[in-house]
Amino acid sequence: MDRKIVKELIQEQLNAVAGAHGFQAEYSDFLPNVIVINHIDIKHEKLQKLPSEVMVDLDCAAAVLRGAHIYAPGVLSMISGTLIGDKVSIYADLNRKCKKGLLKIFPDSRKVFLGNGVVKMTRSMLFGDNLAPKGVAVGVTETISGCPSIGDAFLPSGFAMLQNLPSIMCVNALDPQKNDLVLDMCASPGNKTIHIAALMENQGTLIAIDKTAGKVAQLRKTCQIFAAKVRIFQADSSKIAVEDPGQTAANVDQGPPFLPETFDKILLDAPCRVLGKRPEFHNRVTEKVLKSYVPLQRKLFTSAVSLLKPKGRLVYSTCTITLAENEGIVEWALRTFKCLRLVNIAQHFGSPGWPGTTLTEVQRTKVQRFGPNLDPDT
Ligand SMILES: C[S@@+](CC[C@H](N)C(=O)[O-])C[C@H]1O[C@@H](n2cnc3c(N)ncnc32)[C@H](O)[C@@H]1O
Repeated sequence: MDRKIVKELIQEQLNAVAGAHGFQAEYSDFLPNVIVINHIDIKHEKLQKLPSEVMVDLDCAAAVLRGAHIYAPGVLSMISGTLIGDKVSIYADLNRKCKKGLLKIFPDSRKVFLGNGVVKMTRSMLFGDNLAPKGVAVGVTETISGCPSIGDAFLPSGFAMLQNLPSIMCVNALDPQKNDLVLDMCASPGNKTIHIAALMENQGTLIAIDKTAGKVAQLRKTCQIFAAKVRIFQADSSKIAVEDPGQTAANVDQGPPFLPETFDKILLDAPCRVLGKRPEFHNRVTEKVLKSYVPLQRKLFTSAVSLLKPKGRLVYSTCTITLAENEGIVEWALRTFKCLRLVNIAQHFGSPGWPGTTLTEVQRTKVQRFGPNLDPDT
């Protein structure tokens, strides 16, 4: 499908969900295959707070900030007499103190204003006895995050994919070429795999691996939808390199184990705790769980280094914000594998790496960090 048609279809969808604001689909000046949907820079104080309110629970609140409407189970309170079509302000119950079914303004100074919306269900539909209400209770029209409501069905299937800028940058940094032999070590659901296949113009050899059967099935589905030429295997990528020097390996096309120095390009989009990718009001992650990712990331990295050809390119990425899983891994890798060299990527949209490891200031400018952009000391 032509890029212009894809853009027009996206714009139609945006017009349908835009609410009070017009969102625009635009071509990117810097990224040739990308159509950009900019969020609207709504300053918190500029959104008008309305006299009527609904309180929502924290999961619902996080979804609202990602562009969702408010579904009935997430509503905690609605002022008595509110009618369908009334405009209301939406607040998150940060302290978890709002009683379900409250019928007046919730007097809590820590409730968080999320935006405004239009009521679609009344109190009696939401809080009546023995009800298990479903469906949209409040249609969200504007939020402090400025995100439109876009879901899986938003894009023409098989022709475009929702991706955030950091994900796009990972694959651009990998720079896969038509005739490369490329490995995507932690590939499911396959968003970056598809992007790699597109840049390779479905030529060369692209191997994509994930650890569990369910994830591999998801990966296969994505690749089928996009008709991407990818060899998919279920394996633990920390164990896919041939270790015994006497051991042989089958042809790469047959899957792991692979001989050392096999691949031109390797993407290690590592499993991580996913902190900072989405708005969250609460997180119950323990320190123990948080620390458990680094050993796995190191094992995967070790495998990647072994499989990379001399002068090959390895991109390491996560979708989390901790120092240990990002700059910490890069620092460890440079210390451990003397064959590695940190290189500059032509396109820089991220901010430099945080201080706090032994990475030098120059090295920190070679890695890219995407939001929160401030270094932790400021
Ligand atoms: C961050 S996600 C990958 C997202 C994917 N690259 C994309 O862009 O769609 C990490 C993936 O690593 C997989 N994974 C975790 N441990 C693994 C291992 N030891 N070997 C291979 N895959 C693993 C998980 O199942 C998960 O699908």
